[in-house]
Amino acid sequence: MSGPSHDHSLYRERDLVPVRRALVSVSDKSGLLELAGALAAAGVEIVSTGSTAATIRDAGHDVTDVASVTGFAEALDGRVKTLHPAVHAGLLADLRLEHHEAQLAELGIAAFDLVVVNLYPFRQTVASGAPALDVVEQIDIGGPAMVRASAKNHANVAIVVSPERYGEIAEAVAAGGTTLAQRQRLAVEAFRHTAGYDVAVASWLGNVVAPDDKGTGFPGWVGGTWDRAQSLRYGENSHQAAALYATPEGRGIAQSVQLHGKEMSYNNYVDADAAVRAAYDFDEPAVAIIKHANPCGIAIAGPGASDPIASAHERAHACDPVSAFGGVIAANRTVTRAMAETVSGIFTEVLIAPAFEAEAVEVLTRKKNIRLLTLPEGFQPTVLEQKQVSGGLLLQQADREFAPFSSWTLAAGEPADDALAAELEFAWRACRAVKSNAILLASGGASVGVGMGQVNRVDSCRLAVERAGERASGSVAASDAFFPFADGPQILFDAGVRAVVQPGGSVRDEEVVAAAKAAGVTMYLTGERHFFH
Ligand SMILES: NC(=O)c1ncn([C@@H]2O[C@H](COP(=O)(O)O)[C@@H](O)[C@H]2O)c1NC=O
Repeated sequence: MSGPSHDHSLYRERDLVPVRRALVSVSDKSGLLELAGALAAAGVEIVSTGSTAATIRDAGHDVTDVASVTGFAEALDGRVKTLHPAVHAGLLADLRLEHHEAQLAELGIAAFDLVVVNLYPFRQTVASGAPALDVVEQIDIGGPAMVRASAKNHANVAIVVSPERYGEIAEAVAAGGTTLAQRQRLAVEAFRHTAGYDVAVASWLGNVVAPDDKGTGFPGWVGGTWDRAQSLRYGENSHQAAALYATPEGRGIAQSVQLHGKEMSYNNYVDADAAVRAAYDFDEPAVAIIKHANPCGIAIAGPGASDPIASAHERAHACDPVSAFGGVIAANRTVTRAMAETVSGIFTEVLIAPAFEAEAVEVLTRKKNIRLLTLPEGFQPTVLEQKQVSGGLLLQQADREFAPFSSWTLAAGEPADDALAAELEFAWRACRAVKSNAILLASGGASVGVGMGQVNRVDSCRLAVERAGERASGSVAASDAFFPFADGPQILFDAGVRAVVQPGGSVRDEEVVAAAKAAGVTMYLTGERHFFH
């Protein structure tokens, strides 16, 4: 052991710690006066810094300036205020130990029983686009030092880092003091708070000030913090324990609000994420229906539809009504009453949308089993994807690039007119919501047959055509990656597919294109692949 150690028999028990002296230094002043009032009413001495002290004093409460404790005026534009032994010995003295108590008395330093600190708004300053000089000034040094010292010394000190805890602390003070269990809980919160703060500072320094990504866009170090948002009944299967964690800045599925229905399951979250990813890939009103992370229907509203989102849902459902049973549905527009009425007739696990009309909620909440979720305001899809591998983490930019029709190359057949170009663009976009190998047949802005997740492209073609049935004839097809042979596309041509879009780039492109020409089918090459695993 390299740190100092003590004979364990020297420690005296301390559970209830009466609060006689508090150190208060907060950047976020919300709730401060209520807390200060409660402390003053209980006869607690409040020691405080600059503007925190001024705020408390202006409200008519007694307050001791920290400078009178340190004998040292705040210096260097506030860079040094509380960084002083007269403060830190008062935070770190372990009063369970007689010799600490004696030493503190010898030094003439009084101990603190309660510390209330929140830190300079570093993240908000970065987000505001402030210049680096200002951001650096918002790196709090004295605050985290006090938070960490008090949290280490939780046997004696209660550390509060969030105004949300003020009520509980005021009650404890009035009731005679803080308990050990309470101080331990607060210490956990405190170290998590400073850890998150340091991650934000280290990320900004390594990403913005001195990027060490060597031109890759990926920094030499990645940090992150997540809070448990929900413990789940189980994971992918009932013998797997699971929980949902949310990142503080996130505005996605993990921050969605459940309006109705049973608790979300692990698989519900996975499918809801896939559904939202697919629906939000479209600017037009769109609906995606997901089963096992794959779409069994994606559609945009039909032309001139009076209720666009209801139309998109009906068309998405029509793709594969058998598979849509027990599906997870995402809409990228407010769910209307008409859409709700259709959905309520179909067994559906989850419906997630940016909002619901009140009448839609009324209709859907009659169904006990459906889960209704609203996305947070300003929903943000994932931009950087993370995938765990044993011993590590893969990071990649999410697949957001999309080559428009105007950039494609005609490889076979007649050039597409505007209507056919729109059909192909829809199919190409919808196809990237399908797990590879993906073949998607579409007609009029709605999928009609999906071949997903096969280990060869021929089977995906077969599956898509089989699912489309008669609808394959006259449809358009998209393939997420090139055709390695002409056998797959031939299945599409034989089924009556009239146009195909695919990346191209196979060594046998010529063979594939020749087959399209022979079949009189239009084929476009995008030069862009959309694998999705
Ligand atoms: N330097 C120091 O000694 C120091 N001590 C406390 N602070 C921070 O100063 C803020 C409060 O200052 P004021 O009371 O002046 O508004 C708090 O966010 C606290 O975390 C400090 N500031 C930054 O490092």
